[in-house]
Amino acid sequence: MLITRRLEFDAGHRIPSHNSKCRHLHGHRYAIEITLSGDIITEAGIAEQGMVMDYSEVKRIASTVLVDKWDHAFLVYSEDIAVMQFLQSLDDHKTVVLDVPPTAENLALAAFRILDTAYQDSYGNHLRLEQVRLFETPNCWADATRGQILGNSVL
Ligand SMILES: Nc1nc2c(c(=O)[nH]1)N=C([C@H](O)[C@H](O)COP(=O)(O)OP(=O)(O)OP(=O)(O)O)CN2
Ligand SMILES: [Zn+2]
Repeated sequence: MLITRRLEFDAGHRIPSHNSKCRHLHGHRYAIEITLSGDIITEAGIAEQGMVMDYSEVKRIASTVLVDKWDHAFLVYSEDIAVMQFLQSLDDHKTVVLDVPPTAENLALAAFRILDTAYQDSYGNHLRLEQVRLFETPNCWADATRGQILGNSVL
């Protein structure tokens, strides 16, 4: 069984080497859809009976390890020296430094790696992260899936 929880957050970024408008500082209302697989919990009487994981727990974990850190942050490539220096000049600015440019693809992969360690099979129902879908705009998104990531040995 697969379940999916969607969360949204706002962040700034730029793609410094882009040949068009995306090299300018700008922001997005990002959305992230987290898909987990697992067996339905059948233990009678417990709060999670009939669920793979409580959606509120899916949200709580994602918020703690990822979304609260990226929300209203500037997502910057560590090699983007001009913007790195600018952000460091600002007092107490919320900045997330990435070792790759903050494209939808790279953000989906980074999110998958962070979330994969956070979702634990605490009910013995084989819970695991299967996919992170990262929307940069309502029309553009990237999928980081377990099969593709393991196939490329980049998990
Ligand atoms: N494969 C990728 N292509 C682009 C990415 C990306 O992350 N992966 N990112 C960008 C820019 O960040 C840009 O903000 C988004 O580009 P674009 O789709 O052109 O955005 P619009 O606001 O014009 O979207 P509309 O739906 O056309 O309004 C570029 N490419
Ligand atoms: Zn953008």
